[in-house]
Amino acid sequence: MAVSFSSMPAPSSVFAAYASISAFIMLIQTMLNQLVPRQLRNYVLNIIHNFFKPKQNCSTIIIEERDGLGFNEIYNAAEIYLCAKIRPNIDRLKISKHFKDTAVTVKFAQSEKIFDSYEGIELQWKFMFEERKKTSKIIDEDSDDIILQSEKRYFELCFDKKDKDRILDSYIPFVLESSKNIKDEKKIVRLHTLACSANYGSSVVWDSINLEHPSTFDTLAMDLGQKKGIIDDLDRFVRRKEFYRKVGRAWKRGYLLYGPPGTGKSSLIAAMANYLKFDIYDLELTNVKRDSDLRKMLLRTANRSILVIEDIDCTVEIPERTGAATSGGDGVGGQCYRSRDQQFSLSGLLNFIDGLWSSCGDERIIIFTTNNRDKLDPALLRPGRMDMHIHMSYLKPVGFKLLASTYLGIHDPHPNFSKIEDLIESMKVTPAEVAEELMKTDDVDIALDGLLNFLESKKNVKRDAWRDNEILEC
Ligand SMILES: Nc1ncnc2c1ncn2[C@@H]1O[C@H](COP(=O)(O)OP(=O)(O)OP(=O)(O)O)[C@@H](O)[C@H]1O
Ligand SMILES: [Mg+2]
Repeated sequence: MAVSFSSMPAPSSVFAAYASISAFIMLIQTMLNQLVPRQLRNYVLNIIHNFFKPKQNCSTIIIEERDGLGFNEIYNAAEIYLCAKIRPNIDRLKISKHFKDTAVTVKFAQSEKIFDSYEGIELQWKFMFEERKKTSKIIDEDSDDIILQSEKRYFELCFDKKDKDRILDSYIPFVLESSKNIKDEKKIVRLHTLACSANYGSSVVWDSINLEHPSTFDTLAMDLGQKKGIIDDLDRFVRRKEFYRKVGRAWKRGYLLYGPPGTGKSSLIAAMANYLKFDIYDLELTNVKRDSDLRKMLLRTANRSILVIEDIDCTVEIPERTGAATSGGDGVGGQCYRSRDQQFSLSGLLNFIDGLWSSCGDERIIIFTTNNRDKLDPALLRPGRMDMHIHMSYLKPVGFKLLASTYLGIHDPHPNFSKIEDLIESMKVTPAEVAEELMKTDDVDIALDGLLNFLESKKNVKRDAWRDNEILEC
């Protein structure tokens, strides 16, 4: 852990003292701000600070940005945690914005101090940096970019000596946890897709963009009990790190989403990603040539992510079963799946996902989708392979009410509601079809009349087709 201690003559009850005199200093500061130039103002304020500083020992922890060649997690956590504590009374700040970010990042300037309190302990953080003699190269862990660094950055954390154990055992873990929560809140979910790259010898690489899919559990029309079941399952999964470790299982969860087109399988995946703030890796199997490519791509996926294989029954063409083509331990070894002119085995995919891949990372979710569960290879359906099978079905009246409130803002029953609900109950209509009708106009009456017409004519078409069949059979 890149933490070092130093002891120096400094205030022990400095923070209590600061608290009581801070109002006084702020008053003087306000007066000085208006009357005195900045440099003179700082000089006067320093004198006042030093005058009031009780002269006792305190402990100081040094938290450097780098720990040898790697980054220091505590430094990053402290930076995130303290940035969230920036108040308007801080004089000097640095701002920056990475081109991928949507918001401006605010950081501290040299020697800037931040006061914090934790369970009755008063603490003082100070941001410092020193010029290095030599510029060093480091790799940014988030973007893989090479960064040239010419300064040594660190935080000094100062507190009363008697609280040292509580700071190390309790406060530092608290800062780590808080920063993780702040990071999660701010995180922009990204969608990674496979792309061919000339720079990498035409092999496939992950390319990513921000996931702009607005689907959330609030906008998803589905059975309420089923929806709650999924949310509870996700919550249980993310908080069970210790459980998975204790029982010796990889921390991963698999979902199979099945149902007709337009019932919300892809929308549910986006809702899950937005809910958990997990990135999505969309594994388009037709872009993969060999088992080895597949493994490489899977190993390049990050933790806390959702690996998605959509339409598992049709993205891979099932040619004749070739028996000797591959080997595998779950009864699908002989079945070869061909992706265009190349081939890889389903067993290769499943064994790798269950074995090495999932044990290499944490908090992995894998989702397969299909329109037709009956067409799936039994290897995908065997117990233990997918933890939860989720049936996305045709629209029900409760789902219709949710769509009406999301698309048209109607919360109270409308005169057309009961006719529409009766029709929906008596036929197979997908949420996508109804959503499309509701989107046609802003006018509530026109939209609901349109939907009513659509449902009635759909029902008549069905009835006519059924009658024609009867006549043909006669
Ligand atoms: N359950 C739903 N709740 C809310 N909107 C839905 C739902 N299902 C579908 N929609 C709407 O229909 C559109 C298409 O749905 P989606 O792509 O999620 O269906 P799908 O089941 O993945 O279909 P496919 O099997 O063709 O991939 C969505 O963008 C959304 O607007
Ligand atoms: Mg889909």
